Amino acid sequence: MFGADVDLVKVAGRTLSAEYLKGADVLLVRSVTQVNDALLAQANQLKMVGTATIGTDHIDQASLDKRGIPFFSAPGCNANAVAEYVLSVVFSLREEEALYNHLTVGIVGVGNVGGRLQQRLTALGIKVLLNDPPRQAKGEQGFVSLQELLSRADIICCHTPLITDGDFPTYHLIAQEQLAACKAGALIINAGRGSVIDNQALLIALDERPDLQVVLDVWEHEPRLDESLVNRVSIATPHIAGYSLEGKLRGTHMLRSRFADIFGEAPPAAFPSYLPKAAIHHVHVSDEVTAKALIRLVYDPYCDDRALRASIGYQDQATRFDRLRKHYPVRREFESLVIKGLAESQLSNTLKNLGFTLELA
Ligand SMILES: NC(=O)c1ccc[n+]([C@@H]2O[C@H](COP(=O)([O-])OP(=O)(O)OC[C@H]3O[C@@H](n4cnc5c(N)ncnc54)[C@H](O)[C@@H]3O)[C@@H](O)[C@H]2O)c1
Ligand SMILES: O=C(O)[C@H](O)[C@H](O)COP(=O)(O)O
Repeated sequence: MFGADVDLVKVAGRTLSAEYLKGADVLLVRSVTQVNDALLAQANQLKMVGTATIGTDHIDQASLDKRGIPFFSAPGCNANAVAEYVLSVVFSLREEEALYNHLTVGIVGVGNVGGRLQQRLTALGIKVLLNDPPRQAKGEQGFVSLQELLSRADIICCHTPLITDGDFPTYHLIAQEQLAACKAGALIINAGRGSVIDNQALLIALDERPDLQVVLDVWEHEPRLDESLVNRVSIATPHIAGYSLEGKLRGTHMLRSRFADIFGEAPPAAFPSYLPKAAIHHVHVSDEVTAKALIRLVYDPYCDDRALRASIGYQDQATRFDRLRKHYPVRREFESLVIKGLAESQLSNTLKNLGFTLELA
C-alpha cells in the first residue's frame, strides 16, 4: 500500500517502546498500543499518528495535541462487521419468530455501530429502543433513559466508546445496579469495550440471575481474561466483532488516504478495488432456506467461541488471546454473498434487509 520510498518498520503492538519512535515520521497503530507521553517521549519528528480502528481509548489525544502531532482514526471502518456480529449472535440465540413478533432490542450508544445496527433491525421490522445521552443532550429525539431501556429490552447491545471522564462516562456504565434492573430473561451483548460492563458485577449477577444470558466479545483487562466469566457466558469471542476483511481494509485505506493528504501524495485507488472476491461468493437457494442458515454461512460466532474456549486454562492464556486475533481467518461481510434462486417474497426481503446481495429469480 505504501510506495518503495517509504521505509516501513513493523513492531509488535504491545512491545513498541519510546526508542522506536526516534526519527520516525509516522506512527500507525491498532488498539493494543497505548500512545501516551511515555511512548512519545523520544518522538522528535512525528508528523502523523493513525489508528486503523474505530475506538480511540488507547490514544492520549491531549499528549498528541500538546506536541502538535495530527491524529487520525478510522471512524465507521468496521461498523458493518460489528452490526453483523450482533445479528449473527441474535439469530443464533433467539428464534426468528420471537425476534420479529415479541422481542425488543435496546441499543446503548447509537453512533456508527449502534446506528448501523438500528438501521438493519428496523428494516427487518424488529422493535428497537435507543439510549445515547450525548446525542440527546444535543437536542436529538427518539431516545430513552438507560434505566428504561434495561427494564424493557429483551436484548441489550452495548456500543459506546470507553470514556472515563466528562459528562457521560461509560466506564462501568453497566454495573451491579444496572444488571439488577435488566428485564427477566434478557440477553446482554457487549461488543464495545470490556470495561463498559463491570465484569466482577457481571459474574455475581450471573449467579444471582440465572435468567440472564450474556455474550462478550470484549473483556476487562484484555488480553488477560477472567476465565470464570468465559465459562459463564453463552458466547465468548476474542474481540473480533469488527474483524471482517472489509472492516480491516477500510480502516487501513482511511489511514492511507490521510497519509497521502499529510505528505501531499495522490490519494490511493478507491477502496473496493482492494477487495478480493469472497471465497463463497454466491449460493443458489430454495425457499426452504432460513436467514439463520445464510448468516451462519458467512459468519458463525460459535467458531470464534470454540477457539476462545480452547485457549483458556493455560498459563499463556493472554498470548493465546492475542494469537487468535492476529491469525484471524478471513471473514467477509454479508454483502459479499450473492443469493440466487429466490422470487420476491418475505424471505427475500429479510435477506436484503440483513445486508445480503440478492439476484431474484
Ligand atoms: N468489538 C469490536 O471489535 C469493536 C469494533 C468497533 C468498535 N468497537 C467499539 O465500539 C465503540 C463504538 O463505536 P462507534 O463507531 O459506534 O463509535 P461512535 O463514536 O460512532 O458512536 C459512539 C456513540 O456512543 C455514544 N455515547 C457516548 N457516551 C455514551 C453514554 N454514556 N451512554 C450512551 N451512549 C454514549 C455517543 O454519543 C455516540 O453516539 C468504539 O468506540 C469502540 O470502542 C468495538
Ligand atoms: O475499535 C475498533 O475498531 C475495534 O475494537 C477493532 O476491532 C480493534 O482491533 P485491534 O486494533 O485490536 O486489532
